[in-house]
Amino acid sequence: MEKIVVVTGANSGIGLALCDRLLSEDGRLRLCLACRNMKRAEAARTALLACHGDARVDLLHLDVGSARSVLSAAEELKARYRRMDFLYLNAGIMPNPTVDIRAFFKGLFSRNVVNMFATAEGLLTQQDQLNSDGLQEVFATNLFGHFLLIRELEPLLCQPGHTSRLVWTSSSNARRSAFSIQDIQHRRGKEPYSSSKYASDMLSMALNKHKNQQGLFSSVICPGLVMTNLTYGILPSFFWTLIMPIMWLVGCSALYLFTSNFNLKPRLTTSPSRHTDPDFHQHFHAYAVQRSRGTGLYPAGVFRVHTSLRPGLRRGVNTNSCSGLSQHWLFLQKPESLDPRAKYQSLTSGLGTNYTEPRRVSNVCPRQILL
Ligand SMILES: NC(=O)C1=CN([C@@H]2O[C@H](COP(=O)(O)OP(=O)(O)OC[C@H]3O[C@@H](n4cnc5c(N)ncnc54)[C@H](OP(=O)(O)O)[C@@H]3O)[C@@H](O)[C@H]2O)C=CC1
Ligand SMILES: CC(C)=CCC[C@@H](C)[C@H]1CC[C@H]2C3=C(CC[C@]12C)[C@@]1(C)CCC(=O)C[C@@H]1CC3
Repeated sequence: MEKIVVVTGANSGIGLALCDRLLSEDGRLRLCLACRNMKRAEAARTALLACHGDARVDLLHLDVGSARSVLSAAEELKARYRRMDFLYLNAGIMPNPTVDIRAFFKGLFSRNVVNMFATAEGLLTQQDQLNSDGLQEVFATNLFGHFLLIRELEPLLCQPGHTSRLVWTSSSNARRSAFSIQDIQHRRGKEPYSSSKYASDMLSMALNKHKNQQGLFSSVICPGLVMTNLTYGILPSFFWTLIMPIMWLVGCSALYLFTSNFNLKPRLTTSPSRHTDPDFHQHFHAYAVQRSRGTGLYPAGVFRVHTSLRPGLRRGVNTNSCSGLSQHWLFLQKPESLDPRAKYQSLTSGLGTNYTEPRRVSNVCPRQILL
């Protein structure tokens, strides 16, 4: 039976890489790219079809940050499909990020340095704003829109005798201390991204508690640090190139021997693309660097330097880290074998091999959320 898979935020970065990986895995897949910008979605579809000629790739307009758009996208999905096997809740934003340079240098010489690089704790703040629904944009996009979509799609996701899967793209930046039940949308704080990702971890657990018996299973993944439009929004690409040696040094530090949560997978594009369409360049060069060979997905002139850093051991050059996406790993697992309270992390071994490992979600979840 063909699997029906929907990916939100599929037109670039991790979402697009996931689509490519899934199509390589299963030729009979029916894939739906749910994106807010149809021009970019169309370009992503064209790029995917250039690699997977006979694939079935549908497009759907979905702005997860708008309740109205979510409701109409859900109606459209119910009209198109009779069930849904996988729903990847991947779209996400980190608006106006600021790196605290002082905290960075302070952290660099502290015992917390590895944790700082792995989780960005204390380093990163964002400036949020209200969206047209009157909600905080970060929570609306990273959490509420996806939750509304799940609720609206229950007729497709909770079918008798059939299991369906939800996979949230969370983050190592998710932190309980950034979340407050008194300020659910993080209106008053400066870390809405961290807070929204923690809330999605909690929501996934709550969904497991309430929906597993109806055949709906939810998992959370953490992709590590991946060079995409989101990370290029934090620092420009030349800056990333500059700080790579620091990251490498941190990785090599002895501290790593005593910690197990440090995982950086920097993927860099070092030379400017000669591609003439700026939109194409913006949305494809981050993805193109993840492809191992010059396939149709490469914009002409894009240079790939793709390094996997496994600190403490050696610098492994891995040309296709996409194969290590934990979203893809989850696609291959039986839902009954998964831990409903785990966060599945993409990791890279000292020899450069990608693998996925479950970790307990940070701290015990607040009872209020799970009830
Ligand atoms: N890169 C990293 O190191 C990490 C990323 N993540 C998470 O991975 C996910 C993917 O991000 P990444 O690939 O890095 O970054 P990208 O910016 O490349 O991808 C984000 C995707 O989400 C889409 N999107 C944003 N807002 C909306 C919206 N309102 N409605 C529909 N789609 C939307 C974007 O579309 P558009 O092109 O229109 O903006 C884009 O396709 C995010 O949830 C992010 O938080 C987690 C940990 C680390
Ligand atoms: C010289 C200088 C100012 C260096 C700053 C390094 C930081 C920009 C990075 C160190 C750890 C990174 C990190 C992320 C962003 C960039 C860093 C803060 C993420 C928050 C990106 C999105 C995620 O979901 C998790 C990442 C954790 C690590």
